[in-house]
Amino acid sequence: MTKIAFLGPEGTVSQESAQYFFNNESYEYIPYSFISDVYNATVSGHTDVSVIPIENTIDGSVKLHVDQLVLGDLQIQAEWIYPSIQNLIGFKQPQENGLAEIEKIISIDVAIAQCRNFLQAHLPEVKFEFVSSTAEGVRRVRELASPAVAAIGTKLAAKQYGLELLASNITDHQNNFTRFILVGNSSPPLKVANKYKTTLLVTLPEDYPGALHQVLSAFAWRRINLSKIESRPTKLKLGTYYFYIDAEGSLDSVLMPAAIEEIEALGCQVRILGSYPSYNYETSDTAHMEV
Ligand SMILES: O=C(O)C(=O)C[C@]1(C(=O)O)C=C[C@@H](O)C=C1
Repeated sequence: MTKIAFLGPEGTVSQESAQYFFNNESYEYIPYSFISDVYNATVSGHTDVSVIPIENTIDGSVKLHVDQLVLGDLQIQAEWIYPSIQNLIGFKQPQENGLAEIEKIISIDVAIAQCRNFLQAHLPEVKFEFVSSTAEGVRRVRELASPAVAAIGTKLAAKQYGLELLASNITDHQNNFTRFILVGNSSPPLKVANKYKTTLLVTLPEDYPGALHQVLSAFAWRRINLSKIESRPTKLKLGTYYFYIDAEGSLDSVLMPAAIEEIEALGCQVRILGSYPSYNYETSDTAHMEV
């Protein structure tokens, strides 16, 4: 049995997305309250792998989670892209008032940010309470047992906590996707993917004009596509950065190790954060989200 740590409680987008791709009796899902706990569950051996949301279409990279990956030792074992479809969830409202009774929304900051236009249009005066996940907001609303509070979360969570969907699919952008990664010391058995990626952390030598240009050339002339490049501070000295690079292709290919060797020969430090399958969501397939 493979134990998978995810941001809980039951019904988060993390869980919904992981179960969509890894729906198998041999996986046991274990909830944790914070992403740092999700990560550390695998570091300490309580779980085999952990699910980490790493990037969102609207907000970009989740910097804290990227840093967690860089500071720790766990390797990326897989990634997947999944739509974050948020809903307004709570107790049944009086028909005549619409949503006017709602005074407070409880959710994670990321989900509230994804529904800003809806909230401005329908609940301009509402107050916010921030919690550690969408499902935690839904759980809190259930606990408070008041029609004056509502949560933003998944249909899975509404079902889990026996609450009403007051408004469905309230996300501002229809192409609101989150990229998740599975991290661990080893890979559980995974499906074959259409695409493989390798994530590298490259630190340039100091005072080397054109170093980044040469790093990029090592990929370019081998026709290795880079799907992401981002600089993050090393946190060791002001003005020093490493580059977080997602390259398309596996470390098992001939070209990838050759590109890495070339980059190292330039005097760069290269750390491999993982070489893994990349799964994509079929956009037509939302049936599993219906309740
Ligand atoms: O709160 C959740 O449901 C999560 O799985 C976390 C998380 C995130 O932090 O990025 C994941 C995707 C959603 O878009 C919103 C929140």
